[in-house]
Formats: sequence, C-alpha cells, structure tokens
Amino acid sequence: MIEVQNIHKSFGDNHVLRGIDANFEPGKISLIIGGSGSGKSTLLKCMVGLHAPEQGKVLYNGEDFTRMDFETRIPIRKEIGMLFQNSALFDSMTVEQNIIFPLEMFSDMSRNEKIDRANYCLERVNLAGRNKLYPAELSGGMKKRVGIARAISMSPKYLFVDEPNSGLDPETAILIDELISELTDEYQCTTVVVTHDMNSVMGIGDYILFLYKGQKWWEGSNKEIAHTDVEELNNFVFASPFMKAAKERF
Ligand SMILES: Nc1ncnc2c1ncn2[C@@H]1O[C@H](COP(=O)(O)OP(=O)(O)OP(=O)(O)O)[C@@H](O)[C@H]1O
Repeated sequence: MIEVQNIHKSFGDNHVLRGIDANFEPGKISLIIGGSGSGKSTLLKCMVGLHAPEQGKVLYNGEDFTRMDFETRIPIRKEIGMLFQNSALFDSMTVEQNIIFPLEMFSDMSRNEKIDRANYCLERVNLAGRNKLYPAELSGGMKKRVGIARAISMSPKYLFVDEPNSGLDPETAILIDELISELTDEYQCTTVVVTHDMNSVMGIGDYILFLYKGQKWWEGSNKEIAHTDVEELNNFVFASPFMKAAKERF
C-alpha cells in the first residue's frame, strides 16, 4: 500500500502539484490521468524519490519514504520496479544484460541464477530466446516488453509504469495492458501507471486518479468513470466522438 499525503511540488514559480492525497492498493492497477502538463509524471517521480516534494509524505506500508536518506531507502527501492516513458534501456547492453542490471545492483544471486531469472522474465513478456539482441534491433513494443522484464526482475512489490502504451499500435497497447494486469495479479504488487490511453482507463483502471490544475479533481474506478458528472473529467476522457458514443452504451 502506498499513501500519498498532501504532496506539493513546484519548479520555480510553477506550482505543479498542489496538495495531492491518494491511496494506491496492492494487487490493483491505479492509473494517474490528466491533461498534458497536469503533473502526472511529476507525481510518479515524487513517489519513487526522483523528485523531492516541498511538502507532504509518501508512505510505503506506513513508512515515510520522503523523510528517509539514501541508505534507508535502499530496502524499499529494491522492491520497486519501474518502466520509464521511453523504456530507457541501455543501448550498449544486450536484452539479457539490461534485465540482469538490477540483479547485479541489488541481489547476491550467482551468475547462473541471474541468467535463469532473465530467461524467466523474458518468457513472461513473450520474448524467450531474444537474450542476445541489442535495443536497436527491437521494435517499440518489444522495447516496452524488455523494459517490463527488467522492471519485474526483482519480483517487485511496487510497479511504476510511465506511459506504457505511447507509440504503440492499438493491438500491442492492449497486449501491454494485459501483461501489466497479469503481473499485478502474479506479484500482487501495487501498480501505478501514468497514461493517456483511454482504452487502458476503461480496461484496467481499478483506481483512477484524475489530476487537474495541480489537484486531485476526481478519483474512482473505471466502472464509475462512465457515470460521473464532473465536467472537466468528462471533457478529458470522452473528448473523442468515439468515446462519447461508447459512454452512451455504459
Ligand atoms: N525537471 C523539471 N524542471 C522544470 N519543470 C518541470 C520539470 N519536470 C516537469 N516540469 C514542469 O511540470 C509540469 C508538469 O509536468 P509533467 O511532466 O509532470 O506533466 P505530465 O502531466 O506528465 O505531462 P505529459 O502528459 O505531457 O507527459 C510542466 O509544466 C513541466 O514543464
């Protein structure tokens, strides 16, 4: 369980997050949605410690991560898997080396155990046998899947994913969503996804946090979102004629 309490974050005069409160539960997929520049990635980065909020707390199972120093954070960091927006693979490393990287940093596994784990993770993302390829040899969807394989290499308790579907065709985007869903079930991890993808919102959003003007404007499930009368949320989620028509059918 991750609790975010009264998070404020500014960049100079730009007060991006203005007191965000939210709870992210284990075994569920939580989505952070909102317009471009609304602060979604900033919130995610505050949660994983890449940004320091000026005010507020991020609690991991009740422990205040924001107040911890580098050393004290290590046990929690080991439990965090993260897929960055552009997959952020190391170009000079093979697929296998990319996946093993967190294990080299944080585990005391033997060489063979690491390779076994990399093979298992590659199977999970349907890329068995692609160990020796380099990122430049992969499609966008394959890169995302290698990024996910790396994110799960340490069997995470917390999985953070920034824009998993960006740049993917609709079919591959759905496969990635299904994979995130399966992994959340398998590891019973607290999964937090930043997304613009309305298919994901309707398909996998157990909990949805809508940011607007730096605030939590709405929260609820994908079942509830179709019936909300919050104008800003409706304008955002059901902006396209297709989504508007789909809403009528819910
Ligand atoms: N490192 C930074 N330095 C200065 N300003 C930043 C930094 N990171 C983000 N911002 C600003 O914070 C605001 C929110 O950015 P953020 O990336 O969190 O938005 P977002 O909702 O994820 O947007 P998008 O959907 O376009 O990715 C923007 O105005 C952005 O310019």
